[in-house]
Amino acid sequence: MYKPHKDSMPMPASSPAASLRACASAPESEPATAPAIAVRQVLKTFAGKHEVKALEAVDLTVAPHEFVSILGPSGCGKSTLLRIVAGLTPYQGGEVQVNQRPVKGPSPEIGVVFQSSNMLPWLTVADNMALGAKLRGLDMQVLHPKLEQLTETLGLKGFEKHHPHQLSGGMRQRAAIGQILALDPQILLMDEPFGALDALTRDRLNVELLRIWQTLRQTVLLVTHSIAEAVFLSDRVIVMSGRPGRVVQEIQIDLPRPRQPEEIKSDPRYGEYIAELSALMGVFNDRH
Ligand SMILES: Nc1ncnc2c1ncn2[C@@H]1O[C@H](COP(=O)(O)OP(=O)(O)OP(=O)(O)O)[C@@H](O)[C@H]1O
Repeated sequence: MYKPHKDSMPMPASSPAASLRACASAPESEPATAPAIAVRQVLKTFAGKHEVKALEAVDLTVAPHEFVSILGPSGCGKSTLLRIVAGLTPYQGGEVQVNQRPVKGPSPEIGVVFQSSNMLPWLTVADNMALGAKLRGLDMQVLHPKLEQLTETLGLKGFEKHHPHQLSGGMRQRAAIGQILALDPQILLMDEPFGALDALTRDRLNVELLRIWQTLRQTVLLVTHSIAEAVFLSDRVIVMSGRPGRVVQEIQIDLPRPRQPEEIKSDPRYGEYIAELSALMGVFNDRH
């Protein structure tokens, strides 16, 4: 059975919802362990001449080691929500906790990857990847082997001495992810990390991201526009309404792990999840 979020819109008539496992909203779906991320009734309005109500009573929890994606129409507040969880944007109402502590600003527990990499053009790939960790005063004896391992894992071996402009877009994003992983964050927040890349590169990087996550198992909250990406990567997909953004649906993705693209794409449930989410996104895009 499929349970909509408490504020959800009605399901489209064609929905194959019955085939999907339920994922109820809080408090029913409260994970047994304390959540790594808890967003409760968060409100966000951007003040100014043209005030924008971006988020309205957003509720969301992410369990430790869970991979959760957020889908929603353009402008519904996905990035704003991610920045609030990262402690980069203040909010007016509600509460945000990470590891059961209120978020009061950026924290070393949280790594954030944005759509365009933050690499400094005058530094090499190796120096860029080490930069954040060095600024944080991490011991080079520990950092060095970790960076070597990350360079290998991210397929950047042989490019350590290159500068960002000498890399492809996909390699730059991988290096940017390496920059964040070098800091060992427990929680990874990603805002369309592969959004600027072509579809093939994006698919390949998704497989790599999953491989890395299957080893490191951070808690991940990913903002994406790609339904296929969300289904392939996630344990759970959250759908937001148009602005002001609210969580309107949560779908548990019951596909086996580890996931390989060929196996997953031939699983009938994969197609059902895609159809379900496409129908939902159609509803909210139409009403946006
Ligand atoms: N700094 C800001 N000042 C004023 N308004 C803002 C600011 N940042 C975002 N907004 C507005 O808040 C709303 C939500 O923006 P946000 O970028 O979070 O949406 P989004 O869902 O991530 O969009 P997209 O999918 O297009 O990236 C938008 O209407 C946007 O114009």
